[in-house]
Amino acid sequence: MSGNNVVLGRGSGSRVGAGGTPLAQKRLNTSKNVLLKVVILGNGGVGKSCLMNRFVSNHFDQHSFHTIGVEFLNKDLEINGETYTLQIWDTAGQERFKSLRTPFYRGSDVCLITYAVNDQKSFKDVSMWCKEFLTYADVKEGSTFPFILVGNKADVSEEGRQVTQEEARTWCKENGNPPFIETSAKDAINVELAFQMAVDRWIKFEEKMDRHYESEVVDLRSVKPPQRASCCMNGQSSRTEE
Ligand SMILES: Nc1nc2c(ncn2[C@@H]2O[C@H](COP(=O)(O)OP(=O)(O)OP(=O)(O)O)[C@@H](O)[C@H]2O)c(=O)[nH]1
Repeated sequence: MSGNNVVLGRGSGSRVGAGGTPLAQKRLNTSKNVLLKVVILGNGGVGKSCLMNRFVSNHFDQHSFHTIGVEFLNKDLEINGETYTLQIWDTAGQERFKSLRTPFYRGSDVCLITYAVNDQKSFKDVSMWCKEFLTYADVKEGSTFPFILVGNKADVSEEGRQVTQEEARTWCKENGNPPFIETSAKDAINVELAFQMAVDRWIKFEEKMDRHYESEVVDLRSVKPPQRASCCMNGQSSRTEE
């Protein structure tokens, strides 16, 4: 698309929260909002820019241009009384723009991997996108990172469809069970729901991480201090008592 938020080479990807950042640290200073960096990946032409624009401004562009580098837009989403500010990063899917998009993966909180249901190749490349993301995003918990699988262009006729829901679900089962949803940016089907699922996935991921960290916390009060070591000075043994 020809958006107005083209960001190239400013390195802003690392300014916003890192994946797995504790919830308290994710809150914006001025409000109670939680800021989440959401990245949309997938082959060129699957409809990433259209998904972002449908979600942010409820607009669909039939003649959307290829994205160059990355673009981002913000949108607030309220879930269970909590407001989340989604900073949505739309990346260029075409191979020739790879070096322009990968620097922006760092600090992502959630990743939407997209394909078009009428484009078998875009579905085949889904695993490649996950791999590329994990390589460049430098996330700590790669195997549990919150991905969502999105099959866009669900409005196409049955004859035009090249990827079944069954195939997509099988892929999910074999790849860490990310949530899966089919959308249509064109007909405004399930677009908001896809972003809600992304936030929900992030919340569950955070809770899991918090439990993990809590179980690793050592109660220092219950640990007996070690005996101080003896040392030998000038040939005399000197021991400091506790
Ligand atoms: N039928 C249908 N067409 C769509 C849908 N979403 C996007 N398109 C069309 O698909 C084409 C590509 O859409 P984009 O949003 O530019 O695709 P992209 O994934 O951002 O492409 P890159 O920027 O090259 O990575 C455009 O002609 C859109 O009008 C959809 O839900 N249904």
